[in-house]
Amino acid sequence: MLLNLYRDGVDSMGLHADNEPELGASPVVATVSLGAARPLRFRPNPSASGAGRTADGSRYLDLDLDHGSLLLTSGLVQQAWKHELPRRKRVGDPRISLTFRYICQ
Ligand SMILES: O=C(O)CCC(=O)C(=O)O
Ligand SMILES: [Fe+2]
Repeated sequence: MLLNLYRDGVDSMGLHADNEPELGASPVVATVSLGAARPLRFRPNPSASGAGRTADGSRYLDLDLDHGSLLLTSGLVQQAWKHELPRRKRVGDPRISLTFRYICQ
């Protein structure tokens, strides 16, 4: 389990995929959000040959992660998409995310 603390809306996380080898070919990641609501932004992974695509052709998809929410990603999500937590300068409250990753070994 990894814990991330965002002290306020200035703290952010850059674009990445949770695709470390120990997570296997289809990583399973569960994210519990506590505190300030922040969007998690998914962008299609250009190296995944169009596998990730938004329904309306926009360049990204925001999922609002509210206090107490659970987000589960599995299957091809980490191959087809990258994700980031953008800055939200107007957010003054902290947020904590707990991410649980299934380790295949
Ligand atoms: O804070 C979040 O919801 C995202 C965290 C994340 O992407 C990660 O820890 O890999
Ligand atoms: Fe991540």
